[in-house]
Amino acid sequence: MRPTRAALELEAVTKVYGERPPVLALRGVTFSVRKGELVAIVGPSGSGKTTLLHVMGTLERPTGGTVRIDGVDIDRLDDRGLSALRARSIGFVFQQFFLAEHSTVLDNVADGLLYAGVEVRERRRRALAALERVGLADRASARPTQMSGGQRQRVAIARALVGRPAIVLADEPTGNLDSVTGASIIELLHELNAEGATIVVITHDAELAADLPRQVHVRDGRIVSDSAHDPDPDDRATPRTTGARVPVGAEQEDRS
Ligand SMILES: Nc1ncnc2c1ncn2[C@@H]1O[C@H](COP(=O)(O)OP(=O)(O)OP(=O)(O)O)[C@@H](O)[C@H]1O
Repeated sequence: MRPTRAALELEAVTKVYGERPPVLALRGVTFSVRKGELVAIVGPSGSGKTTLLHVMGTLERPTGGTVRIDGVDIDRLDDRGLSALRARSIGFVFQQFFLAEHSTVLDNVADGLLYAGVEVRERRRRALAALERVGLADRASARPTQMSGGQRQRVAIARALVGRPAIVLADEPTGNLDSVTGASIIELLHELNAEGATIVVITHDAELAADLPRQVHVRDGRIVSDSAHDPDPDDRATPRTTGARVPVGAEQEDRS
């Protein structure tokens, strides 16, 4: 693994769905997220945000270009290796929370370590610490059904963080919440970021994005602006957009 300060790097990433006609969901995306950043990726419906999240999260392989997670080129990994990298390096937070309703809050969070080779007592100990970070240690034995939407999202965030991943990807994390509760979740993401977590938030909400330190705007499968000024000259993959196009009819084979 080469030394890197980037948690995530994309170089000229393309994603094409289907053939007749091909849909160019990502048209050459180059940017990186450094360790310790809090970044919003913002764009209208259909601009490619979810596709970008799936590619950044290694849930889908790109059609072309390079994706590196914590310095590892995912092209070098088979599907098993990719699953292991994902379990180790990426935490996910979704709009719909995706909690197991029949399990306790503690077990929901501890399950975030299920594939990390950590024994059950240690999983629960770390889960309790993660619940403390999100202000819910006193609700560890509750069930998600007994909690509000904002509390459920806090549980989901604790689960995403419990393995101390290189990067947390949050997909519309406030989408199911009222504006006050949503604001408290954004505040929590700020706090966790201040403690060192690297977080990327996907959102269609420009107002929400404006509250975060860096905004990357996506439109028609391309980055159209990136508020990151001051790129570090030592950092080879500076966070900048490319205009690389995939010509229609000349797409590479979809590797996914
Ligand atoms: N599995 C798929 N097969 C074919 N086309 C797809 C697929 N997934 C996404 N697309 C297309 O790719 C483009 C980008 O979609 P994507 O879901 O990434 O956008 P988005 O910005 O997340 O939109 P939204 O905010 O509405 O979720 C759209 O034109 C969409 O129709």
